[in-house]
Amino acid sequence: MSPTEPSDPASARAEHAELADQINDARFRYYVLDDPTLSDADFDVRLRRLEALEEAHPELRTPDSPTQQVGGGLSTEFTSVDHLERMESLDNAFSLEELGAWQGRLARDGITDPAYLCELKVDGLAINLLYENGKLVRALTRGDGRTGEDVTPNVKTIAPIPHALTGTKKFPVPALLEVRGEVFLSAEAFERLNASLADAGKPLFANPRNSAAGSLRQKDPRVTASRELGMVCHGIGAREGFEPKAQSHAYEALAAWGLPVSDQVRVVSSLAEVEAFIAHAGEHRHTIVPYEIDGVVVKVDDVALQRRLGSTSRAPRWAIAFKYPPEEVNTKLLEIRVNTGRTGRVTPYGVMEPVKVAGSTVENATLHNGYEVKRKDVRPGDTVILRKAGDVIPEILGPVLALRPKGLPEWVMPTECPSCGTPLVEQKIGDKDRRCPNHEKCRAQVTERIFHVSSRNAFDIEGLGYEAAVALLDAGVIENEGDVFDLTSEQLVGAPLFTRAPKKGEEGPQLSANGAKLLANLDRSKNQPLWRVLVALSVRHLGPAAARALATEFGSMAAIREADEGALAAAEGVGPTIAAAVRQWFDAEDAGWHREIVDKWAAAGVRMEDEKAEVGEQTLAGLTLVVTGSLVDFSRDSAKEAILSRGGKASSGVSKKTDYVVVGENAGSKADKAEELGVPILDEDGFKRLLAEGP
Ligand SMILES: NC(=O)c1ccc[n+]([C@@H]2O[C@H](COP(=O)([O-])OP(=O)(O)OC[C@H]3O[C@@H](n4cnc5c(N)ncnc54)[C@H](O)[C@@H]3O)[C@@H](O)[C@H]2O)c1
Ligand SMILES: [Zn+2]
Repeated sequence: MSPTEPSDPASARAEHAELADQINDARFRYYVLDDPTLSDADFDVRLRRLEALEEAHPELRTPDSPTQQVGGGLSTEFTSVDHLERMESLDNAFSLEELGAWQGRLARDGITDPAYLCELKVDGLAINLLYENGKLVRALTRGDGRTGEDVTPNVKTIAPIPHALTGTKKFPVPALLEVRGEVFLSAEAFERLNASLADAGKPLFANPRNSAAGSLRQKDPRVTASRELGMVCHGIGAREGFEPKAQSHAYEALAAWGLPVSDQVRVVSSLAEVEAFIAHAGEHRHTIVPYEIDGVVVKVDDVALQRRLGSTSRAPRWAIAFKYPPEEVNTKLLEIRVNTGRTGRVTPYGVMEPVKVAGSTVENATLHNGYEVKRKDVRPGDTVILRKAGDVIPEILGPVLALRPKGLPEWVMPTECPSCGTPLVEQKIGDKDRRCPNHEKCRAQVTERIFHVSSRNAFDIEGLGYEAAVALLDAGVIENEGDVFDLTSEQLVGAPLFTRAPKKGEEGPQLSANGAKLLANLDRSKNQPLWRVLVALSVRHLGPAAARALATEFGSMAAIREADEGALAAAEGVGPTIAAAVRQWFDAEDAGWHREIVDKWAAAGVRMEDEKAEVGEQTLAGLTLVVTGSLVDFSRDSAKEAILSRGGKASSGVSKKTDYVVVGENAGSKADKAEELGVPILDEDGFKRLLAEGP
């Protein structure tokens, strides 16, 4: 939607009418059906646009415009009852500038630097509780702000909502009180609910907010009771016998009466502190409270000032909701593609119209396997709900069924490898993954394995990334990972990625600086410890921990090759699954090429046994160490290696079970924690002494 305003009134009117229809329809689906087709972000954009149109053309701002209204319609399932005092919505700020503009408006009303109350914006649904002489007599949804739906029997099943208030000396129970708050479902309860709905073969809820609304607005209160709803108070309405001077005082009283009040409420005295609160809550958005929040609400704390500021047609002037960037958006699923991974697993992933979500632009998201695509029933051409929370991998939650074009065909998982065309297999019955069995030659698998050889937990070779793997295979200078340590400068000159144009006097393309660096890095890597060589082989299930255990136990590749399954499994932390996978990798009938890789690497000079010192004296047997900060003679990895090779455990968190904390330059909170717990602290010299001599 373009933010530019159409200048002529006729097109403004037409756009306004269309948007108003869309918004009214969206509100009905959201508030009454609990089944929205627009994402909140898309909804907010439309409402904003409508506001902008009315700003430019005030005649469009009629009383029935969606900008003048709160919430949505009322369902006929419930009795409609008027609120004693109107329930309002909140104005939004989507940036710190907009927050500053709000402060500017306060200042224009003569209110500078008031006490601001900051609290979390709970992503649930609003509820109005009426207490008469301390008894809960009625509970209404917000409805259109004047009239709500009577959901009293349902609300009475919500555990944290008291049926009777307990008065105290300081806070006697008032004769009448409307308490406003938010009903929500915690993230965990939401997961549990969706899991049990899935078991029962019922449709799932798209997010905790919709599930809370759906759970509260049930005909049968027993269903509501089973849903683990929570509630947090964020305001009061009509009252008799209770006149708090500040919003924060009201919360104090509510808490004393036994009502749920958030412990994340702060009163601050400057906009800078408000911004700090917003930043902090944003950073800890998913951990600060067990339920979802979508922003921070900032309120003028003083009730007299609140009165003076009053309200617009739909929201108080004394409060504003700062909204975080959306974590759920709708976008079009253009295509489902499949990709063959290192072990041959074929994974479908969605290609979408690029959208901004949680601060970054997302275009692809994994769909895990064919069963997952079927379970979610997403089809190319669908509008899908895409979720990305913080640093978490983006996920396609599901389609918006109401927007599915007629006759959209189901997507079918391919039966052949997209890379090499080999028919895919399911390893065992009930396996959700399909694999390409052409491990030796499948181009996709070979590329991924070469990339893996260079990865951090394997040989850790700089300059041999995915792009380099592709370039080397394309140039035909290697066939698979077995060849990488044999690479010569003559061969590299055959791969354009590693060449530069000839200078005067030179003939033909020359090895580039990158090419030379790769050769040097490869050479250096030949001396890596045995466990890294093992990891580089891409044996299923064999990760760094088990590889270290095998290296410590057997000391050489030859010994591991010879050991029987029982002996392998007996190494600490290895076990039967990994042992079987290792034996299988060496011995399978069609695994001659596996052994060839090991032989080629050995012939190229890759070290296939650990030096004695490395499996040497177990000076740290039974001890747990934490290394924090940077050391001079050790990298993170080499410090860890030094500890492990001496029989110690390297841990990342300091606890009472930690025996020593090694503290380097710029150590952070772990050093403080060690001090707090009385764990002995070593500097680098102390660490070296401990490695050599033990405790
Ligand atoms: N996806 C859709 O189709 C669709 C349709 C309608 C509305 N919506 C979404 O609903 C929201 C708009 O609805 P709205 O009018 O309820 O406005 P709002 O959610 O932006 O803000 C007002 C509401 O916030 C709640 N709230 C939560 N924490 C609060 C706190 N600490 N203090 C005070 N109030 C708090 C209150 O219930 C209040 O009514 C938007 O997020 C919008 O995107 C989406
Ligand atoms: Zn293949």
